[in-house]
Amino acid sequence: IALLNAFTPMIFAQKNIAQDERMEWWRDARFGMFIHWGLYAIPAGEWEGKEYPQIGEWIMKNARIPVAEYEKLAQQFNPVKFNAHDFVMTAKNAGMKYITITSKHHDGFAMFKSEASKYNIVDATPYGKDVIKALADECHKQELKLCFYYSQSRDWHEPNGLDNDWDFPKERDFQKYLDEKVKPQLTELLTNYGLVGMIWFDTPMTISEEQAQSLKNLVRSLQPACIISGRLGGGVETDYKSTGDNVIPAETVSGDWEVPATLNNTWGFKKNDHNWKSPEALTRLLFDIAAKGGNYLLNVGPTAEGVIPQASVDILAKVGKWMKTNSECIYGTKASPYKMEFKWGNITQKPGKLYLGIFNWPGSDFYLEGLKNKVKKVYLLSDKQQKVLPFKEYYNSDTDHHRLKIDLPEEAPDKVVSVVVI
Ligand SMILES: C[C@@H]1O[C@@H](Oc2ccc([N+](=O)[O-])cc2)[C@@H](O)[C@H](O)[C@@H]1O
Repeated sequence: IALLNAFTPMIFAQKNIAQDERMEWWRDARFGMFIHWGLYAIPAGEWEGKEYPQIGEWIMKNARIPVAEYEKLAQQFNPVKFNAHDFVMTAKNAGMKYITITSKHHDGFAMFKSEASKYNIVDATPYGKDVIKALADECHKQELKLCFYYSQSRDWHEPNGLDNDWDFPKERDFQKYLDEKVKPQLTELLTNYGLVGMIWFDTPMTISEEQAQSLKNLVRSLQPACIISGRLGGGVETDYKSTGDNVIPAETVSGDWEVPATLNNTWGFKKNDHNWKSPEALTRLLFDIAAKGGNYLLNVGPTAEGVIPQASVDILAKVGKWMKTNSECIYGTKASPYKMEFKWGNITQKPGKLYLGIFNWPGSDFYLEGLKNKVKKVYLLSDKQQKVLPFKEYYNSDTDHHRLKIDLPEEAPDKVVSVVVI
């Protein structure tokens, strides 16, 4: 026992060291691109002339399309306009540092070359090329981390996969599906495309702890530095937590977590969904999520031709314009020391610096309560000359209360998020 206790801290410490190393790029990144792309981009929300209001990538289930019918989409899938450079530049220009693409979603179709299942983009489509390979090469060239979304439980194409109850009887040999499709495909993804930043498992459903642990062990054994995201299931601990879709926590959440979010109301492309969020709202969400300690994984849904909808590109470019000036208050920052947001905005921090992200510019005297640290300088992040903003510190010894007063310029330096650095 004494011996064990002697070692436990080191083992735990060992795990931690490895964990911090594994998470370093991800914690610094704060902002990533999610890509939901697959056969579902062809029906684009409609089937046999009927429009389905739900998220586009679920059309096979929502329209209860038999496998025999849905498979035919592969014979039509020919994204000739696909250009990995455009995808990566759209992410990079937005200030995103990692890309997470659907290597296989719930419909079971693999967007990469797979020996484990002929139901893949190389063997089953007229296009015949491995888009994941093209993206991997471009990401490595552009130093963006490439990550793979993989639906480990739901697979509507496989009789032993879960959740297709319109083609297949209830009885499933789920372990057989894991052994014959999931594990071989994860091995292909973690062997054939160079360094993989992260595996984004999704919708665990009824996977057991043992089965989930076996998938975690497989990823760890093939690429120890590869991060495993929140929805593995089986109660098995992963490297960070995923909030529900588009769910923004009300206040700071400790630990590593990420918000997966849509630009409109679907992940997979839908031709009639033009309900786009504004770049202003998205920029404020990016800052607010960072101020609460989280990452933001913002989605695009390319068309069947292989193009990211222009509206998405334009919105992300505007977020990128703000990031070009202000990314210092996002990358590598920690959550606000105040644990709650303010009516005017929120705060991110780095050692010795606070970044006040002001959404509602007060345009005159601005007060920050409770900051005990002695203030050395206050300036606007957008001001490259870092001209000092007048400030005054007050201390009430009776209440041991600190108050900082900053004389802000009348005009907001930025109409989206103006950042004041203390
Ligand atoms: C990113 C999305 O993830 C899942 O949908 C979910 C899964 C879990 C929750 N959840 O835990 O709240 C919400 C939506 C998928 O079903 C969906 O198609 C998309 O890929």
